[in-house]
Amino acid sequence: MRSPKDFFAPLAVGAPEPLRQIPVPPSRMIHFFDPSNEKMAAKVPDLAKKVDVLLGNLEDAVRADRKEAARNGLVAIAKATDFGKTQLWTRVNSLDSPWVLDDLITLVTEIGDKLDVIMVPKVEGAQDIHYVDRLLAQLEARAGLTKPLLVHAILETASGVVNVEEIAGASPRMQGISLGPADLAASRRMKTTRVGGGHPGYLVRTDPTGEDLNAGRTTYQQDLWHYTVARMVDACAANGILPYYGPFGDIRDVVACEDQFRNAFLLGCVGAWSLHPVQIDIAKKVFSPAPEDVAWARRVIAAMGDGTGAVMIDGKMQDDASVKQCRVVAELADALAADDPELAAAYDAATKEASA
Ligand SMILES: CC(C)(COP(=O)(O)OP(=O)(O)OC[C@H]1O[C@@H](n2cnc3c(N)ncnc32)[C@H](O)[C@@H]1OP(=O)(O)O)[C@@H](O)C(=O)NCCC(=O)NCCSC(=O)C[C@H](O)C(=O)O
Ligand SMILES: [Mg+2]
Repeated sequence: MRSPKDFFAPLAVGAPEPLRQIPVPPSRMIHFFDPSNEKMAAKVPDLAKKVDVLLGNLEDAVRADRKEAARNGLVAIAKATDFGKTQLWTRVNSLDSPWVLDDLITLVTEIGDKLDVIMVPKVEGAQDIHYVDRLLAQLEARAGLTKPLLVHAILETASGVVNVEEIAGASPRMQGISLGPADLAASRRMKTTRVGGGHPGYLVRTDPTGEDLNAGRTTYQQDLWHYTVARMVDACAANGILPYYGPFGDIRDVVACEDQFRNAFLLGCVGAWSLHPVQIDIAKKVFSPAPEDVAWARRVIAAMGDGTGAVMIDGKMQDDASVKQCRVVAELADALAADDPELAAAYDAATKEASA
């Protein structure tokens, strides 16, 4: 580990100064596309107008014989596209793969000025982040970059979960962490065969009401990911970085996708991955606070004055702690509304109605 005094020192001569605060532009959906897929690539200019983050995926879901095409495709797309305020991220191949070194060298050298965040899969501990951290510093210095690239880790191995706190604090480049439920399930030897979401067999059942063990007993499906998401959120919040739910693989099941995303939102995540265009609007809806919640939050903040003491609003006690929660919602709403006139109008209309 670096000493606290050196934490913010560049790791290579000529590399840009690390940031002291992670920037928090909207990142409600990290939209995955395969840069070697011509149909997907053709949609990038339009998608860039709709999504918060576009991610050129080089890892899983890209066939081994398409890895170079995906890498070169991303370089070409990044050079040709004006992304406006939309962030461009990439997911490189895993650190033990034959492709990752060329991924990093090529991307930083060719399009390091266009990339915001590099997502690193299958991170097991701080040592993986330290390796990427130093290599990026060397490559940034060589490419003459002035803005440091940020790093996002995927939490998708049992070791990664055990070490999530040290991963979150391993480098000033750490921007955030996403849950990778599919690889994590395999790593843990879970008996699921899905990409995220629940499982009907993971449930609790009410007690028997009589001799018949099958009669009148209700079952409730449980959330397989609750523990890991909560742990990831704490690790991120404690280190000033951002937590995300990852993929929901049942593209047709837009209802359960929305539920999974909302659970993550309520627990503290700022966004999720969209794997298909149909998931973009789900993430946008879920990870933008609801207008009625924003109206309520603004009402509590107004009633609480300097934020201390206790007041009653509609029969509910509000105090220093509830106003802090309301500020989280109201500040997120203001940040999102600043770039979205439609959302701003919906928030203002709900606020007006609530105070009428
Ligand atoms: C899941 C898909 C393979 C489905 O693709 P397809 O069968 O082509 O779907 P559709 O026919 O419904 O597509 C309609 C049109 O939309 C385009 N399309 C589809 N997906 C995307 C996209 N992500 N971005 C842009 N455009 C997209 C299609 O090309 C069709 O176009 P057209 O014919 O012109 O109308 C596919 O969606 C897909 O591959 N998605 C990305 C998958 C992915 O990235 N997977 C990796 C992330 S999840 C993961 O890695 C697990 C994680 O790490 C963990 O461990 O948990
Ligand atoms: Mg994975």
